[in-house]
This record gives sequence, structure tokens and C-alpha cells, in this order.
Amino acid sequence: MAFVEFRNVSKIYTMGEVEVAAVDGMSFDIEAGELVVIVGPSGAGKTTLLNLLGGMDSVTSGVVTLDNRPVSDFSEVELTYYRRYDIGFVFQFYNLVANLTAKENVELAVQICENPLDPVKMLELVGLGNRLDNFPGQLSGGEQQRVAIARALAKNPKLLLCDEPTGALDYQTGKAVLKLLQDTCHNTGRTVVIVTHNTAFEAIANRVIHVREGRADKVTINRRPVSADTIDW
Ligand SMILES: Nc1ncnc2c1ncn2[C@@H]1O[C@H](COP(=O)(O)OP(=O)(O)OP(=O)(O)O)[C@@H](O)[C@H]1O
Repeated sequence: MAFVEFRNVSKIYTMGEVEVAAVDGMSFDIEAGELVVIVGPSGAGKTTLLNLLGGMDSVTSGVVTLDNRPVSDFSEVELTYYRRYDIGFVFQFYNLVANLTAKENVELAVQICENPLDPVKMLELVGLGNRLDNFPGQLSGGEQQRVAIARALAKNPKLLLCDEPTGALDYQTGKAVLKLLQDTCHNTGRTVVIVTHNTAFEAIANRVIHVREGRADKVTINRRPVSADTIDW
């Protein structure tokens, strides 16, 4: 059994009499330790699938499993624990607490975790060992995203889910953050999933899932992914 399995998953939103199939019979696998890039046009269902995988939304039909556990059958309480213990999230806008320092932002997240990693070590890992006591407003966008990545990693999650993690960053900073996510995957063996519009990111992934009209249109395995600092867009 693959580490992550989506089997014929659908998510239908109903608004009055209108039904929107955001995800429409989607199936794919992800193996443990892979860097996965999910690409597709706007409205294809990328964020919805990430939300289903992260337990932030529940399926209309189909099966989602992570590490042999049936996420799509979880109760609300089980989903809360799953989000808390198993998943690390990185969003386009970093969602840091403005009146807490970098270190305090990471410490806050690990307070509710089972086996957290050391917040200072995680901030050192992302290159912010000398900015521990800075507030988000004193950090650049790239540095704030690094804090958000440290915060997600400190939870020691099984899966790191990133929704357009470079979307708010300039070219060079975006590339550095992408490299950090790739290094994190390689150096820690953690499974990292990145949702993006940017097809240039495909080259760095072990697995690329092309999403179109709510389905996994094509899955590509990269035998030789390239380093994030060598790609251009
Ligand atoms: N809560 C919701 N209620 C109704 N429709 C929704 C909801 N969330 C998403 N949709 C619809 O589902 C479809 C897929 O949306 P989704 O956000 O997953 O796409 P996406 O590929 O992430 O797009 P983008 O790249 O623009 O963020 C869209 O048509 C969207 O309008």
C-alpha cells in the first residue's frame, strides 16, 4: 500500500441548486519520502485536494488513506488530532502571529504536539538562528516563510503540505524557499507536497501530479529530479 492513496475521490460543493465538483473522481498514490509537485490550471481542484489530504475538508465520496489510516472515514475529533499531529501546513501567506517573535511562533505551534522537535533547532535549520527574537514585521517575506516552514517542521509531521509556498515571494527568495523544501525532503526523509501553478517546479519533484478538471490527469515519475537552484521561470 502506498504512503498516501487517493481512490476515486470526489468533493462536491452545493450552493443552492448549483453543484460544483471541485474534485471529481481523483486517484493517485504518493510514496513515503517523495517530493511531490501538484500542478494544474486555476480552478482545477489543487487546493481542494490538499485540503482533503490535510483533513481540513471531508470527501463527498471515495477513499483517502495516509500511512494505512483511513483519513476519509475519520470523525471530526479524529480529524482534529490528524491535523494537529500528522500534518504540517505551509501557506502562500505565512499566517504568523504578529506580536510573537519567530521563536515564540514556533513554540506556540509545538505546545499541542506529541513529539515535537526543538523550535530553535528548526529555526537554525531554515537559516534563521540569528533572528530568533525578531517579530514577523521585522523579517522579509522569505524569512517569514522560513519561520512558517520551521513551525510546520517542528510539529514533526508525517506529511508537509505546501499551498503555493512561493506565491508571495520574489524570484530569488522563492527559489531559496523551494530549495529549502527540497533539502528538507532529502535530508529528513519527510514527504513534502507542493501545490503550484508554476510548471517549472515539475523538474525538482520525484513525482508530478497533473490536475485538470478535478482529476489526476497524468502522473509523472522523475528518475532524476534537478536541484531547485538550477531551475528558471
Ligand atoms: N468552498 C467552496 N464552495 C464552492 N465552490 C468551491 C469551494 N472551494 C472550491 N470551489 C470550486 O471548486 C473548484 C476547484 O477549486 P480549487 O480552489 O481547489 O482550485 P485550484 O486548482 O486550487 O485553483 P487556484 O489555482 O486558482 O487556487 C473551483 O471551481 C472553485 O470555485
